[in-house]
Amino acid sequence: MDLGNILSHLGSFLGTLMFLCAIYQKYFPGHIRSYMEKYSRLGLDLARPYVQVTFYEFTDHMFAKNAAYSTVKCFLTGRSTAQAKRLKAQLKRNQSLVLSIDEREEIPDEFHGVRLWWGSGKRVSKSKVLPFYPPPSADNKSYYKLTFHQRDRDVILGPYLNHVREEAEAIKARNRQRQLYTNNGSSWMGVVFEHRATFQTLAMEPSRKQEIVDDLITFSNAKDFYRRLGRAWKRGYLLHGPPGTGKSTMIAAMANLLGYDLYDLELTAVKDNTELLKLLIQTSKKSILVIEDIDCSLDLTGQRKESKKDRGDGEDKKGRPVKKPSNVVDDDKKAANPSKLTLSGLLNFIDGLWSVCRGERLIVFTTNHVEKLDPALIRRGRMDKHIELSYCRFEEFKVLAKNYLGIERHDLFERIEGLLQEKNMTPADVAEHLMPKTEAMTHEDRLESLIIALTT
Ligand SMILES: Nc1ncnc2c1ncn2[C@@H]1O[C@H](COP(=O)(O)OP(=O)(O)OP(=O)(O)O)[C@@H](O)[C@H]1O
Ligand SMILES: [Mg+2]
Repeated sequence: MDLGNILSHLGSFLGTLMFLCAIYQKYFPGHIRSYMEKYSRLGLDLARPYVQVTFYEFTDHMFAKNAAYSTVKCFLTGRSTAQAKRLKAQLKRNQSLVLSIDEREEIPDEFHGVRLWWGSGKRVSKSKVLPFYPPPSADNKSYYKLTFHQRDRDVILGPYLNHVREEAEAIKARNRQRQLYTNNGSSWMGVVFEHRATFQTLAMEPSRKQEIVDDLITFSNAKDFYRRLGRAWKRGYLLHGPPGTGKSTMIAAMANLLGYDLYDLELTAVKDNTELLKLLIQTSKKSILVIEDIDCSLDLTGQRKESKKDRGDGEDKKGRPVKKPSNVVDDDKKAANPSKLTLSGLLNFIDGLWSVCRGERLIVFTTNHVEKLDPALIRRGRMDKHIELSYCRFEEFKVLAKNYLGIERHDLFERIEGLLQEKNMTPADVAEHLMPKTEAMTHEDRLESLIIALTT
């Protein structure tokens, strides 16, 4: 068929179509027309029963980033590496490699028995864009597409999308660099938290350690349980034991296990109860609030004690330089201007007012002198779990030997086991002997050094 023939056929087809449209408009009354349109749409739906939801990278308003797109991206990251056959790789600023599904690749998902599919693509603009100013235009954007059967509409648009959002939030929290905050007046200052301690490297009797890990994981998964009981989603830990037995190390391991931020609250720098509350409100949803050496921070009568810092030592227990807090006053002025931070303020802070905060929170107190603390402060419900960290025995030693020497057995172990029963030595001291002092030092040398210390 030549071009002339094609054009003449097309012309007569269009002519017939226009004629039929005119008849339809003229002879079918409005209500019949709307019925016909409704049923023809139903017919189309039966032939094509799938619904699609598109999550574009940019919104139509001012080319702003679409938060829903990044949520889906985060949600799909883990799934795509496990399921997609075509992936694309990007190097993030922190040099980690991120894999995501490539364009036009599809990955299936299932939710409460409902099947659905995720795909990705890019709509490329045909309009000319200035080469030196290529803004993301409404026609030029990446997207994720969610496809599902229309009978599953309620499940997907409600509970499933909620599940996507929650899972994405959890993934973001896991991948995010954790922060360590300290308080400065009524605000927090944060730095990236890089402590590498984990429960694997923490020297502690294995069954006790496992019990603590289980307790923490159960807590972090117990959102519905706490909600059902109407209780604030918080748990208090009291870590007590002599200096150098791993209290601070355990807190770091807790943060690394759960992926929470750490807030190291220095009570001596808090002016009054109101300031304490302000600090609490600013903490993030998944956080561990730590009050170290609680016995040195607060007098049980309700007044803060004169701590080392107040005496102007210039450094704290860990040897860190301490700036004298602005609210610290000299002895003679103190009587006239007593501190307004009280024990009841702290107790309110821990339980009553805590419930104003959403999200899961741990509060951890540490002390070297548990017997000095007011029972009200550490009663169950406030400090739910009391953990004693003590001197290094053989079980703890084996973990340290693995950490520091990379060995699980040695001829000298038996001797060390006996000596550790007889002499109290903190894990910090044991670890010090296991550290290499010169490059030539062998495993034997380091174990011998520990034996000498235990026998003298
Ligand atoms: N149980 C432990 N497991 C592993 N390492 C430990 C343990 N206890 C102490 N250490 C080592 O000793 C060092 C000091 O421990 P850490 O700061 O945790 O003690 P602490 O109980 O918090 O002491 P303090 O009461 O003085 O604050 C740590 O850097 C760690 O290397
Ligand atoms: Mg400590």
